[in-house]
Amino acid sequence: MILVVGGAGYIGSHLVKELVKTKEVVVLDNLSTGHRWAVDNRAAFVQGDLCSEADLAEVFEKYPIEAVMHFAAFSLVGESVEKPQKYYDNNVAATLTLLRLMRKYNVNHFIFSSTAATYGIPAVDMITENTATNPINPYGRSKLMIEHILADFAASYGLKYVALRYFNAAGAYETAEIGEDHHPETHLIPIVLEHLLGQRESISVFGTDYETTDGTCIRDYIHVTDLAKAHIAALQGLLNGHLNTAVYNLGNGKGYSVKEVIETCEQITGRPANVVYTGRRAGDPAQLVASSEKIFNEIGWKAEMGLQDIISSAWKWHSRTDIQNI
Ligand SMILES: NC(=O)c1ccc[n+]([C@@H]2O[C@H](COP(=O)([O-])OP(=O)(O)OC[C@H]3O[C@@H](n4cnc5c(N)ncnc54)[C@H](O)[C@@H]3O)[C@@H](O)[C@H]2O)c1
Ligand SMILES: O=c1ccn([C@@H]2O[C@H](COP(=O)(O)OP(=O)(O)O[C@H]3O[C@H](CO)[C@H](O)[C@H](O)[C@H]3O)[C@@H](O)[C@H]2O)c(=O)[nH]1
Repeated sequence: MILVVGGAGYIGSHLVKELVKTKEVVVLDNLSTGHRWAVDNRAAFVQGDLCSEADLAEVFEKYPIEAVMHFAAFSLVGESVEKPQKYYDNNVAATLTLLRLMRKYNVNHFIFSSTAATYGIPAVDMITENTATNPINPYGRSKLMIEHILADFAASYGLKYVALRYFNAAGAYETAEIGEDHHPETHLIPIVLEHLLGQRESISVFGTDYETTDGTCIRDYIHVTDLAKAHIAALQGLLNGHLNTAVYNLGNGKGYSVKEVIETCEQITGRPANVVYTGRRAGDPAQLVASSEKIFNEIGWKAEMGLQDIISSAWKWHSRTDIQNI
């Protein structure tokens, strides 16, 4: 049985939908940002908190857990600057509690949701796992701290783990049963689509003076189902002994500017956007594009979906008329 912590959240719920096809799954989530409806009903669900040893012990006592996939975190960069305590408590201290309980119950396989934010403002156009990590905010630092802790636990306790550094997760499940539903929403693609649905008056483009082709920031967008498949490949690698410890980037290897994303949304939906150009958002690197060659070479995963697929699937999800009531 696989324990998915944070499995009611955006990325975790998409992973669960794939994972239940081949594994028994239990989700632990406190529903602070996730949704009970997003958890596939083939998975067991425990409403509980990662910070609580008692909640974790209940799960480890009740279910024969062979691996843990850990998605639970706070992940708003701006908020992490204002409230670092909240971020270090939930992203670092609570993860240490989870790792302690895993040791107590002899669970030795771990998959961790890390982030491109561990790189900070990279000096290269194409980021590999060897690019220096230099996070520029508490959120990125909280994730890198856990990566260091995992390496120490692997060396001293034999923990087997994979840390997956996602670039910009986007898109929705192919049937539109689940999709991105953050409150507040801060991510570009859902914001643009909500605007095109008439739910926002305009879209702000944060900065037009970056040293990029059109002056707006470039990001590497990765479909959430591709992310889910990478987790499953990593899990198989850990469980069959092919992998011991690994850190992988997860991206498409292709960058799109904010303007290009908005144009693609306009093309796919056939609707014009009302765009307002504003100043830079603090802490945004000009360009973040991943090389994901390492994971392809080692376990054969690569992204299958591009920006069109991402936006089309997200549009199908956001255009559901009943979405406000679920
Ligand atoms: N969305 C992205 O673009 C992106 C990019 C890189 C990394 N990540 C990382 O991926 C992971 C998932 O991101 P997401 O966008 O799905 O976020 P999300 O907020 O939708 O999901 C997080 C889930 O964890 C749960 N949770 C949080 N704290 C908890 C606690 N103490 N106990 C129990 N449950 C708790 C929330 O209720 C939620 O269901 C996070 O670790 C995030 O840092 C996300
Ligand atoms: O209304 C908006 C929202 C975003 N942007 C721009 O669009 C780009 C993408 O922004 P997102 O907020 O969608 O994503 P980020 O690149 O800031 O961050 C995401 O990816 C990071 C890693 O790359 C971290 O993991 C982080 O948690 C995750 O939210 C950025 O240049 C941002 O300035 C706008 O112009 N207007």
